[in-house]
Formats: sequence, C-alpha cells, structure tokens
Amino acid sequence: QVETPLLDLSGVLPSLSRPANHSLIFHAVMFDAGSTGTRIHVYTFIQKQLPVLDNEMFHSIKPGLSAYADSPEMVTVTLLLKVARRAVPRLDWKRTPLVLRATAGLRLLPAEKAQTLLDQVQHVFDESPFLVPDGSVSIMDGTNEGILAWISLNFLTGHLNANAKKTVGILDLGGGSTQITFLPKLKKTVEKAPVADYVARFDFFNSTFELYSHSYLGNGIMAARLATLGAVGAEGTVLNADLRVFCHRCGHAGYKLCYQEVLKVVKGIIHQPYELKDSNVFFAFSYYFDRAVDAGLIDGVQGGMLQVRDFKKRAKEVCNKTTRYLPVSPFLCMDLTYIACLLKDGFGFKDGAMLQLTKKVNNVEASWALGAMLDHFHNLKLH
Ligand SMILES: O=c1ccn([C@@H]2O[C@H](COP(=O)(O)OP(=O)(O)O)[C@@H](O)[C@H]2O)c(=O)[nH]1
Repeated sequence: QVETPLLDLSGVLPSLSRPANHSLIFHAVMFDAGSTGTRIHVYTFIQKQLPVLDNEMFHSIKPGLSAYADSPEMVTVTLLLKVARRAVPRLDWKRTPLVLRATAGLRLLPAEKAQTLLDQVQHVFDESPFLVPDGSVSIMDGTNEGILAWISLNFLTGHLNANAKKTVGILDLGGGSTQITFLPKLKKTVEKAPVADYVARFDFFNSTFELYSHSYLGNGIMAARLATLGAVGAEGTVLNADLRVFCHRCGHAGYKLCYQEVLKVVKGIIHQPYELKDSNVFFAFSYYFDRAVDAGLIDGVQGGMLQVRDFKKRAKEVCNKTTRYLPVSPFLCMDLTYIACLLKDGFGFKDGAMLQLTKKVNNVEASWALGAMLDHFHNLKLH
C-alpha cells in the first residue's frame, strides 16, 4: 500500500455497518470527463473507528469525451472501467460506487449531444458490475467545480480540520474553463462580487463556509487559444493547422503583441475580486502546472513555488526567443502569455503573489474529484 499519511475523514464519510470479519477496506470511483481528457480516480478508504482515505489510483486518457460527440463508442469509459476492475477486488465490485462528473467539454456541447453522451455512459455504467447510485452521471455546475477543488486541496493540506484557522485558495486552469476559489477575509469581497455565481456556501464539519468562487467557461487554455484566434466555428471547432500558424506568428510578433492579443480574451470578462488574499498562497494546478513544467519553471514531479512574475518573465523569454529552453510546442509562447495575462490583468494578482504549483498532495491528485467524492458521500449542501 502507498505510504500516505491516513487522511482523517471523521464526520465526512458515513460509518459503514457491516458484518463482522468483512473487509475494513472500501473503495469509491470518480470519473472526470474533462474537455481534454477522461480520468479515473479509484479511492481506497479504511474503515477505522471512522473512515480514512488511504490512497488513490489515478489514470487518464486523451482526448476528452466531447471529441467523440459524433461517434457512439464509449471506448475510453470502457477502458477506464477495466482499470477499476483491476484496482478493486472482485468481491467488492458490487458495493463500490461509480460516479462521473463532466466539466467544460460537455458544458460547451449542444445540450442534445451532451445528453446523448451521458446516456451512453450511463448505459456502460449500468452494464458494469459496480454500484451505480442515482444521479451517478451528470454535468457538474462550474461554481461547484471550483468549490469541490477548494475542498479537495484544503482537505489534503490539512486546512479543513476543525481547529485549522487558515485555508488556501485554488486556481484551476482546464482546457475549456478556469476556476478561482478562495475564502475571503473581508466582507467587501462578497459585497462587491457580481450578484450571480460568484459567492457560494456549503456545510462542512458543522460549519458553513462562504467562498468567493467562479468558473469562466471559454477561458480554459484551449478555449482561449481558439478565442484569441477569433476563428471559433459554430461548435467551437477550428482547424488545428490554422491555430499552429497563428501561434507561430504570435511567437514571431514577440511578447508584447502576443499579450495584446490574449488580453482581448481576458479584459472585461474576468472579474477582479476586491481582495485576493486567502491566507497566504494559492494552489495552482492542471494546465498552470503543465505549462510551468513545459517552460522549465518547476520540476514535473515535485512542483514548486512561483511568483506571478515568473510566468511573465518566462513568457517574454520564450516569445522573444531569449531563452535556452527550446519550446516543447509552438503554443508555449501563447499559453504562457495567456497565463501571465489571466493572473495579472484578469484576476488582478500582484507580480509578487505566490503560487504553489501542484500536481499531487500526499500522492492524491490536485483536482475537484476528491471533493466531489466527499460530496457524493456526505451531501455538502453546496448552494
Ligand atoms: O485529476 C486530474 C484532472 C485534471 N488534470 C489536468 O488538468 C487539465 C484538465 O483540464 P480539463 O480537460 O479537465 O478541462 P476542463 O474540461 O475542466 O476545462 C489537464 O492539464 C489535466 O492533465 C490533472 O492533472 N489531474
């Protein structure tokens, strides 16, 4: 078994009553149907006096489900179910819940197409030997995506214990959408937030948290590339070749011109919170992490602490070709410039703001998936 410190889920998971001699271990499976990939998280819990999270098995497949909108195959889901069959002992299959939550990729599809995909997944789940609770397969609301990632990260870093005073903010950059979530210190942050979809509440450990949280659909890194190119077709499609040419040009034009282009996708769209403090740092993951690795700013396993200015500096170097790092893709100049622009001119972070670039905490993926699993067990009453 993986050497993770046992994570105390006191009060979060229901105590299971089961016959004597029955295994003290139980599992739960969360599928993340993202715009750029489908992923599986198999969580193993140990029923002590109360359940604790022992470990996570993670696997991902590209591209995302929405890429299959016109073909009926559920190849990825079926493949990932095989992973679940291997990870969970056969005897436990029928009491192990399967849940799938879809994010921006399916939110951006026409409703009918998205529903067809969800129905197909539901069918594959129903045919599987696992437990498929009601409401197992759905598109997740964007605000919930941010809150559940905040819960995951604060839970994994020990900031959700009853007596922990601090919390950490989260920044999640997906392919289709991007989320920011933090616990405001000042009342004004809540008062000055736009009326709808920026403040959310949920119950945890007998207290109610009020968070600043928003998901920007269309501001994920892939969606932003398309929007910057200004060539988004009726269904968000664009020729990859066009995009490559454009990004090369962005690189040729240099950082300044590139920044002006990506600014159009950010300005007037991203709301700047009144305060951006949370307690100390923001945890940044998904494409923030991947691009920081591509740019040679952090180690691909360890992650690391960066300042907002580090993204800007490296974007300049890559776009103006004054770095010894050979860009891994023609998109790196544009992607780094977009990240710098989103953080600074979008959310309003200062150059010196600290970001903890993270892929895993205690061997568990930095993602909304754990929070969504906890919500599935506990009903956190997100509202
Ligand atoms: O458990 C996870 C889930 C996602 N990701 C990363 O997060 C980004 C995924 O964005 P996604 O396709 O889910 O975008 P969305 O649909 O949420 O906009 C990619 O870099 C993934 O590699 C990850 O590292 N671990």
